[in-house]
Amino acid sequence: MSGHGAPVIDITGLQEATGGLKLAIVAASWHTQIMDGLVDGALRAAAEAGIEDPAVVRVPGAFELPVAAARLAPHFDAVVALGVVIRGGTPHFEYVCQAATEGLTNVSVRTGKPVGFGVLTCDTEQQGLDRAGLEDSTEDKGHEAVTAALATAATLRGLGV
Ligand SMILES: Nc1c(NC[C@H](O)[C@H](O)[C@H](O)CO)[nH]c(=O)[nH]c1=O
Ligand SMILES: CC(=O)[C@@H](O)COP(=O)(O)O
Repeated sequence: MSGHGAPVIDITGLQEATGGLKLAIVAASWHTQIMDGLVDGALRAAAEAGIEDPAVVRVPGAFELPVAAARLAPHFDAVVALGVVIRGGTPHFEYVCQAATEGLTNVSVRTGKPVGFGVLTCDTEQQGLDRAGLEDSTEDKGHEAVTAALATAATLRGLGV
């Protein structure tokens, strides 16, 4: 227990705390190689947490992540959104990233369900490859997003709220 009496989930003991949680992964489809790494990392984190069969829902792009997350959140304990947005030659990048970020935040706050943010917002493809949990990657943002969402869901469940 933490100092203030609330149960705090130590993510090193995640599997025990997250047993029985229902997880949905929503994944966009732009930038296939990077997306494959994000999805693999997410599924690896789910398995490590004892989540046997997470739902995986594919959507076209990052802009479509919030609507899918909104429809799934009521039926799951946690949702994770995965996407890769890479800057092009127009301001479109800014609008897609803002829409996805604000939309997913809105889903989480409105439904009370954790939404793991696994959306990469990159200036270059290499930045995405570096964060995709691939063999030469330095970070695994898909794994990170699932771990954060499940830890939050487990904490909320432990609080009985
Ligand atoms: N440029 C990227 C997009 N653009 C597409 C939008 O997400 C959306 O699907 C379209 O505007 C139709 O509604 N999406 C990504 O996920 N990544 C990009 O780099
Ligand atoms: C983030 C995007 O939508 C981007 O890939 C689109 O590229 P552009 O700004 O050159 O149309």
